[in-house]
Amino acid sequence: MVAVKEFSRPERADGLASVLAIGTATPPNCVDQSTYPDLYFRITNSEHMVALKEKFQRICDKSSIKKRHLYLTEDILKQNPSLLEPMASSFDARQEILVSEVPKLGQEASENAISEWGQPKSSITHLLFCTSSGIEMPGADYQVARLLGLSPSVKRLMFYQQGCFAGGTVLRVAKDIAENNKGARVLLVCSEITAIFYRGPNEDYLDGLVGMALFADGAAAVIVGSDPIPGVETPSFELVSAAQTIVPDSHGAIKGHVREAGLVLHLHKDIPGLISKNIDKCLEDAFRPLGISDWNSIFWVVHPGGTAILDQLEQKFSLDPERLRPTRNVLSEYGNMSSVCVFFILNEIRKSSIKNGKSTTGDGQQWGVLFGLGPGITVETIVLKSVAINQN
Ligand SMILES: CC(=O)CC(=O)SCCNC(=O)CCNC(=O)[C@H](O)C(C)(C)COP(=O)(O)OP(=O)(O)OC[C@H]1O[C@@H](n2cnc3c(N)ncnc32)[C@H](O)[C@@H]1OP(=O)(O)O
Repeated sequence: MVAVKEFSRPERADGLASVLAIGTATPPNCVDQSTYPDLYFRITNSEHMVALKEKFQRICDKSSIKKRHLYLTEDILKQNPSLLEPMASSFDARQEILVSEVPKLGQEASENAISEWGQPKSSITHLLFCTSSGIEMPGADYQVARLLGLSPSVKRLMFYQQGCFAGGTVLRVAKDIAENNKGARVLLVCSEITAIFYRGPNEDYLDGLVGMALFADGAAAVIVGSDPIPGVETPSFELVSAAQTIVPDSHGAIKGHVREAGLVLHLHKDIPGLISKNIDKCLEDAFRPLGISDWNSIFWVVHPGGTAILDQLEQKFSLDPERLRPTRNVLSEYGNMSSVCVFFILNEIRKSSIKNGKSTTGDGQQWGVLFGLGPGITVETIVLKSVAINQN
């Protein structure tokens, strides 16, 4: 009989996990935020709700969002009238869309990441898939593995219903896997489509109206691995440390209930205040080991839940406007894509660093922070180290 001790533990990697490639995707349908109130109230047959439409216009105007990509076009909505009602039983119609579209959008982002990485799909050892947009069995992880043609032995993990902080969660778990399994190459995929909570306006559900003004669709995929192969793999950020915490006294501030009417999100008015009041501890705990306390000396990647959250953080830490520029650009160009946003921001930072002749992938800074923010209120804090850019 073979003794259990014959099965040795996986060998650990030598170095920290790094981001080896990033891919993104959005659905083709794009809405202009300045005229979206007209479109939204017309499609949902709600033009008689004049005061509510004016309020929605104010929220859209103040959102700092220019445009958003949404899978749901006017035609698709006409074919799914239950999605237009404020609280109609509509879960089946939503699922019908999401079960196929969420993996497909994730596939597109993954193909882009794999193409940048330049390695065969057979080198992917682990797959993490994250979405709050619909549920299925087997999950979206299984679907995307099939669509991509990954090995049947790829080790999968599915993250459902985590909300907006989960970009940080999957990165944290990918780091653990990559550092504890020598040679592991983790494909992490976040894919979000707002068809899970799209609905007509309702005077008794004003935080729902805020959600309709801010949220958007998109997908991101990232390859994470330790000990990059020299001359073959090109790391852009090292994942130095990762932590998760629940903000004190924030119970119920962000929550979502899965009902026959789809996902019913609740956003407390004081979310920006609760986050800004408590996030300094996350930052201090993360950077104390590095002896860093000048928050303008690091690059920032913040889940852009809403512009008020960014305004309060900027004020609290006396940040130079440049620090949140990539985060604000992503909010402006794409809206709040939930778990996906932080990867669009990472992508933007490394690309603009190269374009602007900076010395590192972190906008010329060596160290950076990535904040995932979402239900709980939960904060994921990842410390990043940028990579030198050879401008020759
Ligand atoms: C789901 C997840 O897992 C993670 C997430 O990302 S959760 C989403 C987190 N984001 C938020 O909660 C949004 C944060 N808020 C904001 O960014 C801004 O407040 C905003 C863009 C919504 C509005 O901008 P502002 O500069 O604050 O404008 P302000 O004039 O105060 O508000 C505009 C209107 O929105 C209303 N409003 C703002 N937040 C609201 C809320 N949570 N619920 C209901 N109404 C709200 C205000 O009452 C105001 O209404 P009136 O014009 O009728 O007075």
